[in-house]
Amino acid sequence: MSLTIGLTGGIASGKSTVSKMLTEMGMTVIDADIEARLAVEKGEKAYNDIVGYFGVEVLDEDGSLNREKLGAIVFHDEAKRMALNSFVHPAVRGRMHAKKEKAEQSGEKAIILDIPLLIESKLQYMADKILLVFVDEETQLKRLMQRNSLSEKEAQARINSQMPLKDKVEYADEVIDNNGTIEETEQQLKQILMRWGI
Ligand SMILES: CC(C)(COP(=O)(O)OP(=O)(O)OC[C@H]1O[C@@H](n2cnc3c(N)ncnc32)[C@H](O)[C@@H]1O)[C@@H](O)C(=O)NCCC(=O)NCCS
Ligand SMILES: Nc1ncnc2c1ncn2[C@@H]1O[C@H](COP(=O)(O)OP(=O)(O)OP(=O)(O)O)[C@@H](O)[C@H]1O
Repeated sequence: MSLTIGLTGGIASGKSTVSKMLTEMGMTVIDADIEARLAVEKGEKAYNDIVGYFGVEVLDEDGSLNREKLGAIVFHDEAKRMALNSFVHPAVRGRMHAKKEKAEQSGEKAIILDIPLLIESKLQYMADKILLVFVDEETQLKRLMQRNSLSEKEAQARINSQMPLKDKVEYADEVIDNNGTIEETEQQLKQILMRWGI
């Protein structure tokens, strides 16, 4: 039987950094952000729902979704973010379930579900173990501003749209402190996997 690990954290807390390590160890990672991008491709149901609700203003000239414009709206407006979530999340869950089943059938020892909003969306039932990638607020803000070239105000709005990381700790089976170096993070990851017998 496969062990399903729900990898979560907050925006720019280091989930992709950890999931890259897990991929390099040969594990299957199913990434909610990637599935969410596929779910809003032109012609998909979620795409049509988004255009119906937000209008053509959130599209580029070729008809594809302009993520920057949509982000600028939804990270400043909770009602609109909830509407977007209601269009996209069912499709993401469906896609992730299908991929997870396929990985289980092929006898994978561990399957990683990388889901930023795992706890906000109450998706704990999808995983056997929850692994939280934690950073303090100052580091999170600094890394997010740097990675996405965002102003402090924009970066803070994105952080505020999620449950504070410190409140997610109680839901986790294990926590990686990613305030330090990448090497320190990798060491913590290896120890956790060892404790889980992987
Ligand atoms: C708003 C959008 C267009 C912004 O796109 P952009 O390319 O700038 O960001 P990207 O998709 O790479 O997401 C980066 C991070 O933002 C955070 N984030 C994304 N969507 C949300 C949301 N609805 N609520 C809170 N945080 C979010 C996550 O931590 C995510 O890892 C896009 O994030 C989106 O369509 N979001 C809705 C779907 C969603 O919830 N995705 C998250 C995982 S299912
Ligand atoms: N231990 C670390 N030391 C220095 N920089 C780091 C460390 N961990 C991650 N980073 C950097 O911080 C940024 C955020 O990390 P990463 O992209 O892994 O986060 P994430 O949780 O996957 O973010 P998101 O869900 O928003 O895509 C990246 O630019 C990454 O290179």
